[in-house]
Amino acid sequence: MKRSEYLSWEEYFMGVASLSAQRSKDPNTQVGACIVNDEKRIISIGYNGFPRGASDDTFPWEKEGGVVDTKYAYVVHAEANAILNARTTVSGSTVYVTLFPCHECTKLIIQSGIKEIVYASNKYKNTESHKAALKMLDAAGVKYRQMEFGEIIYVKNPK
Ligand SMILES: Nc1nc(=O)n([C@H]2C[C@H](O)[C@@H](COP(=O)(O)O)O2)cc1CO
Ligand SMILES: [Zn+2]
Repeated sequence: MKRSEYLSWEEYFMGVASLSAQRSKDPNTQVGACIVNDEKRIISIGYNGFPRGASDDTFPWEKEGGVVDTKYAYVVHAEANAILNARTTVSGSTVYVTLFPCHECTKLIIQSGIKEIVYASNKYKNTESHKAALKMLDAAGVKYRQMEFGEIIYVKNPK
């Protein structure tokens, strides 16, 4: 008889997003995204980080300060990285993301033809960015739904 504890497709895709998030060097918020096509194939993954050439050791991970002194000026969001990392069209696909997309990523999601967002956390749901994101998603007819997902913590070298 087959194993009964195997991961569902959804748990698997969000699990891949969650593991990718753990590559992030952001000390405060780690985000992962996994883009899946209608054949249930993973076509891209990404996490939040600085662009190529911007060293994680010299560029700032600060949240506060002048524009050029905070991470916000530099960081590429997980969803943007996943869209840019794709080597085939993401049109018609679903993005699994550990945190609801911000309004900037929402624009990229809509314009790249992604049709559905499945998210785990929505910790910024009371922000203006979130309101703007919802407004655009509803206007574009992009679906979104939350998925119950207990965080998977990958432990390196468990004792
Ligand atoms: N959906 C998202 N994808 C992301 O990749 N991010 C990134 C940008 C920053 O590196 C970090 C948010 O930092 P903080 O303001 O929570 O310290 O997460 C943020 C969001 C939020 O909407
Ligand atoms: Zn974003």
